[in-house]
Amino acid sequence: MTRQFFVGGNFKLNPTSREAKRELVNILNKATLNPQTEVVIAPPALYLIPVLELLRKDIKVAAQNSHTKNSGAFTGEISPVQLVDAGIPYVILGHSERRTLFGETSVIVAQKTRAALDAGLRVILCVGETLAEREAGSTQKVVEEQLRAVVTLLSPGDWSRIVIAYEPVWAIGTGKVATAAQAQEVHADTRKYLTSAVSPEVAESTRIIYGGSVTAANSKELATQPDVDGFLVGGASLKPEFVDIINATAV
Ligand SMILES: O=C[C@H](O)COP(=O)(O)O
Repeated sequence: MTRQFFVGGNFKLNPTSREAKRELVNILNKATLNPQTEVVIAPPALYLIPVLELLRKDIKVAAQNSHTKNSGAFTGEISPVQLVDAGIPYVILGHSERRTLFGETSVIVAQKTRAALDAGLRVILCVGETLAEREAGSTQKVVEEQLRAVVTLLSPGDWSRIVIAYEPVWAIGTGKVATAAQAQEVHADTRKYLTSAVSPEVAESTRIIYGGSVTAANSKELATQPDVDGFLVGGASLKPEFVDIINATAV
């Protein structure tokens, strides 16, 4: 089975003006992109709808977070059904910044994932270890614990709407990218985990993408790894080089 290459751009809390947002969209609108690659960008919530309206239709839009509930007294939250109603097909959940800065546990991430799928969204589910956890030899244990919470709330059929993003925390925004071998090892082990925890079919078909200091310069080598099915790009998604990352698999 061939898994479609997937490149996500996570703008995080950037940019800070409507004009700058329009420029980022224009770069993508003008670019020649590999049509074999699925491309999704995740602007801040306030820009989701304008980006959806301005952006070429072969690029999809993702929210960076959504709540466990669809409506009610939850000040400041965005609900999965609201995203679907606005025409947003994807949401990023479990990003390490949400886990560490906003106290989201694996259980909360799993509940958000369940709610997002129930509303009809697709989920980019982020997992990854800290430097201390890697140095302690616990990388796979940590990644599996983060995934296990989700596995228990999903049925096999749900996995066609999940993309797993392996993002080692030590590589996010640090310029310290995982080597191609390091990424491949975790991706392969994660696929092995999915084989036993869910099914061989789900393990084979689920895309596992890498995130953490991906640039145009390092993306080509990472993309050659058999279990690296794409990227979730932070900083470089705000620069013209994002186009080269999208085209990393082009020959
Ligand atoms: O979601 C994206 C990741 O946090 C990677 O961010 P970065 O490319 O700036 O390291």
